[in-house]
Amino acid sequence: MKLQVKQQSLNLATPQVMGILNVTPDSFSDGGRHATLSAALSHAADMIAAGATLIDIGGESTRPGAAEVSEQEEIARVVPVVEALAARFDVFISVDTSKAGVIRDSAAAGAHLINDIRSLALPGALAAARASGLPVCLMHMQGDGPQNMQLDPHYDDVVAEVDAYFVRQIARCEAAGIAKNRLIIDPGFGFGKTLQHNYRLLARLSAFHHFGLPLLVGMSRKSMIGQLTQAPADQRMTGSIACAVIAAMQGAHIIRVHDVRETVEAMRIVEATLSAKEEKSV
Ligand SMILES: Nc1nc2[nH]c(SCC(=O)O)nc2c(=O)[nH]1
Repeated sequence: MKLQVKQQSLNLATPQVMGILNVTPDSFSDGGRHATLSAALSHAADMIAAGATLIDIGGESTRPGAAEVSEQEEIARVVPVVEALAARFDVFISVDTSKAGVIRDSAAAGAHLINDIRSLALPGALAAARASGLPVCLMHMQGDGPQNMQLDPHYDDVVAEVDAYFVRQIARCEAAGIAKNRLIIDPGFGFGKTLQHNYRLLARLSAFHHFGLPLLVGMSRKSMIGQLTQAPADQRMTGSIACAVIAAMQGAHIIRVHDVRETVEAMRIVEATLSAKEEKSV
């Protein structure tokens, strides 16, 4: 399975590590835009050197209850970083956004992937994604955003309901002229799920392979780890690596993480194990 966009190609036969690059003001020192841009580039360079083959740039915090960001502000945060990364690195540039204008301007600036936690639900996003020609990651979320998704998540069968969501969203994209082979799917760990829902999805992740689409997962440093280890967000690397290994052993193609070097090393172990599993008996 491959992802081919502009001059970039991603071989998904082995699990790829996507480095998280938050460009929200609270992510870096309050030294303003220049400090943020140079800090962002430095962090991206470190993640690429550590083996990340995708960088996911996010200009809007999606923590539960996070404040809204205007489209213009999000563009001002994200687009300069897309341009700078595209000019400097051979890396898949993903933009974590839901807004049509950010999709449009990021694509024009050199982005390779639209990563939308709202699955192109906002006004104009579907048309902007189609016009961009870029691959799109569709992510499941119960509720219509961080402000209410964790109020009282409830499912009769979380795997079946997430699967049905993908069926609907894939059909919606195809009807809008976005071919199925441009789509990536993601169960949205932590987005309108209880601890039990998150681990049910992780335990049965391979159920989503029937779509024949790349599977992206993001569990890094999330509360599904903290609730088990009682560790604060910046001390959840071990749990994050465990989640990445469990997902990759079930065939997840793209792992979205903060701790790139450690996750890349863990993926080497997964690759060796999965290929040994396929080889004729030795
Ligand atoms: N595709 C995708 N995009 C994401 N953006 C965030 S932001 C919240 C955080 O990193 O804690 N999570 C995800 C995820 O799980 N999947």
